[in-house]
Amino acid sequence: MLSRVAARALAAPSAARFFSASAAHQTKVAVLGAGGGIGQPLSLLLKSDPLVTSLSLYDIRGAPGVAADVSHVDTASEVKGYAADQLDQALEGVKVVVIPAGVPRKPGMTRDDLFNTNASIVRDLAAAVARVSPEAHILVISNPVNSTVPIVASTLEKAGVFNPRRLFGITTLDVVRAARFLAGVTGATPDQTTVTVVGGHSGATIVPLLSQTAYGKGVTGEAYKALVHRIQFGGDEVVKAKDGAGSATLSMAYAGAKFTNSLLRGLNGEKGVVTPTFVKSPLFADQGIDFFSSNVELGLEGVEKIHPIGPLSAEEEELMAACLPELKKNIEKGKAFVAA
Ligand SMILES: NC(=O)C1=CN([C@@H]2O[C@H](COP(=O)(O)OP(=O)(O)OC[C@H]3O[C@@H](n4cnc5c(N)ncnc54)[C@H](O)[C@@H]3O)[C@@H](O)[C@H]2O)C=CC1
Ligand SMILES: O=C([O-])CC(=O)C(=O)O
Repeated sequence: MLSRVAARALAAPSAARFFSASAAHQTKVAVLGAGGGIGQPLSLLLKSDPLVTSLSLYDIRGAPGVAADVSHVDTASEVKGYAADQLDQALEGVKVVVIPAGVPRKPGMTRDDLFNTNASIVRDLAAAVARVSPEAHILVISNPVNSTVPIVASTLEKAGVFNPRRLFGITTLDVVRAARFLAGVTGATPDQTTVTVVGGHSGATIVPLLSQTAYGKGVTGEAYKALVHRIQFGGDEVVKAKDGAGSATLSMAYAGAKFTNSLLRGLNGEKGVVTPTFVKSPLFADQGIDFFSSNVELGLEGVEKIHPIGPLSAEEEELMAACLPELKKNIEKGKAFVAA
């Protein structure tokens, strides 16, 4: 005879079974910067993710309000908001910390222009994670990602708790844009036009490997150049259209939630979860570039395997040649900030 619990589980619709299975993993996720343009929709999307069992929302302003609002959504997870002086409480027991805290660009600015403000914000948040939840996986959205990820790494290193398998720069928006824009020029659907995007997350450091995809191979000449430019400068397109009101927030929240879900699936033991992300990487370390985004398999401990970039076309070799020196400078700037 079936126990009452087993009978109820079998009778439940599949989504309900999924919820109860995932609840066993107790995955607490924190968003630092939850009151902002990205933080708010990201918190909503994470509330909708059945792999998130508890959501901890922190900001220097507005997080308790966002938490009260999002907490009414009828999914199983618990939500709690924390005020400016409650960072340590917000980080207690968290498995994953997503960081979209910091200022966004205005027209005419580069991501690097955000360094002076965002470097110290990210460093201080990383120091708190090192102190309160040193085992947590840290997902960095705050720009300039090419520098903020090395800042987090160096801060954790200083505290003696850096584990390179648990630190990720979120470059998913570049992957999302590449699939969407390639679909747009080929008439295919975005699920058919997945593109591996490697390098970093700013202008020339964003390198889409279109030659490795069936649809991308067919885009040549001026259309190829225009497509690459649009993928590399998609962020500027949004900054310009928002005209002083900030940069991408909604598409970034989508990309952030998508990457978080991929990581949680890997942490829960799902095999074959592979996506580009900016991590401590051996791929170009011999050239002094020790962070790089390439396809990464996500597993029980975070980074499971860093994939090589694979064969490049002549145009992609040129893109890589432009990417690497700039990326190196950005990484060194981040490290120097923490060392100073
Ligand atoms: N990785 C990527 O692909 C992308 C990154 N970004 C970056 O994300 C960052 C956030 O962008 P938005 O949400 O549009 O900005 P926003 O200004 O709307 O929100 C930022 C939030 O961070 C909070 N904040 C500031 N200092 C903090 C601290 N010490 N602790 C906790 N919270 C703090 C602010 O109070 C604010 O609520 C920017 O640096 C932006 O450039 C934006 C789009 C894409
Ligand atoms: O462009 C920006 O400043 C925000 C960003 O990183 C993006 O949209 O890719």
